[in-house]
Amino acid sequence: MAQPLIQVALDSLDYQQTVALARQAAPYVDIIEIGTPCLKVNGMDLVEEIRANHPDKLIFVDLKTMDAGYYEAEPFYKAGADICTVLGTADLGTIKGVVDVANAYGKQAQVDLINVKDKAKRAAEAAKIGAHIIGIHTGIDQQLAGQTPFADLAAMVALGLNVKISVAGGIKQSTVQQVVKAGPSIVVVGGAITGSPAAEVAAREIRDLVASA
Ligand SMILES: O=C(CO)[C@H](O)[C@H](O)COP(=O)(O)O
Repeated sequence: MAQPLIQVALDSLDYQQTVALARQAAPYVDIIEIGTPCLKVNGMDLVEEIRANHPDKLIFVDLKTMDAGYYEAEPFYKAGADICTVLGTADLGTIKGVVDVANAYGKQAQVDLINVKDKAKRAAEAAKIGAHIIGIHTGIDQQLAGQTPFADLAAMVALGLNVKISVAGGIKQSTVQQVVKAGPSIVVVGGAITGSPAAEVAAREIRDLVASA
């Protein structure tokens, strides 16, 4: 089984803390995500700084776009984003807009299936219009309600769509190996790294667990 890419999700609202966390995690991850809360507060300046600081990493901008896909995502691909997200609950035209602008820049678009009721149907529709990555995602509030992404991940992998699958939602050291064995292309870890008193140690632990799964 191919080893998945590791993505660290940076959801802090603090600009300098995010820059520091990116530096601590970078040696152990493949993708650096500027999370939605972080992006909304800190904006394009932070995207540009993370891009400049980490030329060897993929930069993921969690836009969670809901409308005007091409228009909203283009500035971020122009600024160096490798992957931007569009919500799976958005209109298919919006999803296609982000796919089209990603292709225009030679980059990737991820469709986040957070809160999508019929995930199989929307994933198939997104794959048909060229989505590069399907995101299985249990959001922060859903986690607080006791939800996890594991069953949705297994069902999505079983569909066998010709599209990469990313999984996010409270993944941590005690669960990451079971996630890897389910076969995603990308494993996203946020709080288990950024909420650790030693983010660099937590990131290394995740990397080692993924490698030995
Ligand atoms: O997109 C997000 C929340 O909307 C988070 O970045 C994602 O859930 C990963 O963080 P965690 O591992 O803490 O769940």
